[in-house]
Amino acid sequence: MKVTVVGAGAVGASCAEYIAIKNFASEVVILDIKEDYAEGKAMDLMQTATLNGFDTKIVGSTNDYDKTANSDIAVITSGIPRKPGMTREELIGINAGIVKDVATKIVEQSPNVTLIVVSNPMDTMTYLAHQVIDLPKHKIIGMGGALDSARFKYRLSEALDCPASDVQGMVIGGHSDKGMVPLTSLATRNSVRVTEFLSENRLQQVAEDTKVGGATLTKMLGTSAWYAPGAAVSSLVQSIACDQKKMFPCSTLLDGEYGLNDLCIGVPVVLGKNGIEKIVELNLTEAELNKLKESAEGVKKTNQLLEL
Ligand SMILES: NC(=O)C1=CN([C@@H]2O[C@H](COP(=O)(O)OP(=O)(O)OC[C@H]3O[C@@H](n4cnc5c(N)ncnc54)[C@H](O)[C@@H]3O)[C@@H](O)[C@H]2O)C=CC1
Ligand SMILES: O=C([O-])CC(=O)C(=O)O
Repeated sequence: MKVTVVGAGAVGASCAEYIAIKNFASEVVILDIKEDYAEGKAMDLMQTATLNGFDTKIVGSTNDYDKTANSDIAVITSGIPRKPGMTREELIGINAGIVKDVATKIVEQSPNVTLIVVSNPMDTMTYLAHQVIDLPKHKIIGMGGALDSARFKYRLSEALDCPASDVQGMVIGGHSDKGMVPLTSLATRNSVRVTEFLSENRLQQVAEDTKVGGATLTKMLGTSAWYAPGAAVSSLVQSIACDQKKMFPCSTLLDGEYGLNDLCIGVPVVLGKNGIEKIVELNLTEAELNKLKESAEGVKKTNQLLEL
């Protein structure tokens, strides 16, 4: 199993590290445009192999796509991150050109690849990938909801004063400060709905904190987060690589599901060896469905900024 990660920055390196530590891939190629940068990250990570006990071979590449040939899975993290005070949508001007170029080059070398798009604004970059490369729709996946759901569970565990592993929950909708839809009515602590334990106000606070999860960290760190994003990507990669058929909310091209068309937005999907093996349609409350539709309008507005 060969995995390529484009972008050796904060998220790309974190993602490569988690993939290696989980020890399911034979090879991870990290590629960056900065001279020697990916090679340096690869060497540094390889020097953790005996410490962390993995056998994955990590290779660096300065913009040489030949090294990525015949990848089974590729992850696009190349592009700029936001600074405090910015929205993800403001990154479109620079990142659209990068994602278009990188996606095209990956597919030239790996025509059967499954592509995971991470660069922001992620839902729009995933839609862009569908427009510029010739891959079946189930092989282009946007990562956002897996991360947002992990943050939701973290916030719920704080409110419940329990370990996050006790909590189940999901965030659907666009990966944006306003567009996320944390499904508070469905969240549980060991199968008991969290609405049994938390007041409406406290749950509202959890939802709001979840939606601005990325912005909160960007303000604290001066750039956006990387540990949870890298871990979230590695979980998607593992589900595909190991045919685990796990369910994650991911950005996928919708064709009538949830009454939505011609956009990529986060909804639950099953990830296995064929990429997106199923789009799961939940029975949402009217309020949740309305929030998802509002979120979709926001994503479509950003998509209109693309020069296709
Ligand atoms: N979807 C999600 O949930 C998340 C998305 N992100 C996004 O991921 C992206 C990367 O974030 P960071 O890793 O923090 O940024 P970073 O600045 O640390 O790394 C980005 C890397 O991309 C490289 N790069 C730029 N253009 C390239 C090209 N044409 N080919 C190859 N490499 C190129 C840069 O040299 C740099 O090393 C940002 O757009 C950020 O907003 C970050 C966190 C979560
Ligand atoms: O907040 C950002 O810009 C990066 C990101 O998407 C996240 O961490 O959720």
